[in-house]
Amino acid sequence: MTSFDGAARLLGRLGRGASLAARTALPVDTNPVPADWTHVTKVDPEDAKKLPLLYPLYLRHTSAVSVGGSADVNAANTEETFDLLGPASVPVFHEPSGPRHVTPRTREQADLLAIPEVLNGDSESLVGQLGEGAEYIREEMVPEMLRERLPWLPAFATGALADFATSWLLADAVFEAYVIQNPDSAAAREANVAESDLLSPREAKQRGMAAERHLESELVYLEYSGTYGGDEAAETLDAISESLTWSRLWYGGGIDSRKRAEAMLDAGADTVVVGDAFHRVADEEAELCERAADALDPDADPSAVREWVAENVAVADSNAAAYLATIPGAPDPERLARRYLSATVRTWLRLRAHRAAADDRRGDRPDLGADLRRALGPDLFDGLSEADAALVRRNLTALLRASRADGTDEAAHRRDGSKPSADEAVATHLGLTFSA
Ligand SMILES: CC(C)=CCC/C(C)=C/CC/C(C)=C/CC/C(C)=C/COP(=O)(O)OP(=O)(O)O
Ligand SMILES: O=P(O)(O)OC[C@@H](O)CO
Repeated sequence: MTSFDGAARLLGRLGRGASLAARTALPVDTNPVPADWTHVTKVDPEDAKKLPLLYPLYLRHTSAVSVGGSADVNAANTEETFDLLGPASVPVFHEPSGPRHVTPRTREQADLLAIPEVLNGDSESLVGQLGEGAEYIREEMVPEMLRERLPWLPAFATGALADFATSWLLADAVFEAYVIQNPDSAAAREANVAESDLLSPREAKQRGMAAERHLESELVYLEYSGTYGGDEAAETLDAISESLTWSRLWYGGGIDSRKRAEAMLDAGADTVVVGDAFHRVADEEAELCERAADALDPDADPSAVREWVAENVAVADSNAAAYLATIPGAPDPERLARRYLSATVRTWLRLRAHRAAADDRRGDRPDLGADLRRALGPDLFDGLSEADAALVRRNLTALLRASRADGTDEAAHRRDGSKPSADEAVATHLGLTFSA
């Protein structure tokens, strides 16, 4: 050992000491996951899970969006989901359930990379996938990026840079230590969690402590995916929260009301994660808009649409109101839901008519800009606040531009070499299409 090695080791120890002091004793918060995120919406890129047409309105009340899911997720539908969320103005992080869901594009677009490590699954789900991911990043993803961006770099420098970039990517990621308590979920199947692996509150607390103090996981995640954990989950959250000092504690599973969200937050969760209740908004509006198309004129004014919604939709029992009620800070979810559902019906009727007219004129060099301005005219979002109207207009304009960008650079980024239209991506992920 040279004296340089010794000095470097001493520096390393001092750095670790300072970091531990900051975590445990000093009045500073070094966890990169914000403490004030109380509500996270999980958007699943799986094609069967749809987004509401005016999703930026719903998402503007959540603290952050997580992109990820366990079934039928791949790099292409993950990249498409990030493209759609780009203009939605909310922090978006990526939670891959497989190493190859991480690509240069998702790294560019995600505010955070959050890597699951399952504390009560098999070793494949704790370290196997992580090893596969590290190999893929070091030997494929980073060298490919370097070849593209710095083609003149000599081979020896490529190796050293790939080593550094891989370690940096992992050091910069946050780790989510999962305790999966619903053996019937896709997450449990993915991580080989069986009935016999479910943990008592005390065992969950002990593994949470190992996650914080040994694995240095920024997050401990109590996961009941698809089902509500109730009193058992509350007892477990109470036990885990009492032992964590630095890691955040998240709860996910079956949250579909204010009462359930508050119960888990009161039990000790820092954040509740909501997945299915958000996607159910899209399923509901598809059916609602079909009914509206039979009953209303495409140019129906805002008051006519509001009246139709009031007479035909039980807003208090709607999926839109249920999702909004899960967000602790969202004021009057029922009133918001009524406003958003009316705006959705009106927007869809207008865009549908706009698309039909544009299709009729194909070959007449249609002026997309003028069409959009007409379709998204100043009166379209009467009933929404100015900020909401501006957000939705910006988002829809971006979507429609992308949907018309067939064959251009905007559509050419698809990874499999094919060039399906951006139209297809929009149609796949939204519950409603614009075609008549
Ligand atoms: C290092 C790199 C680039 C990647 C690592 C990739 C890793 C480690 C992936 C972990 C894969 C794994 C063990 C997934 C377990 C499943 C899990 C915890 C999924 C999260 O739950 P959701 O997917 O949201 O649940 P549902 O789909 O059931 O709602
Ligand atoms: O879909 P739900 O049941 O809301 O669960 C959310 C999340 O915990 C899934 O990973």
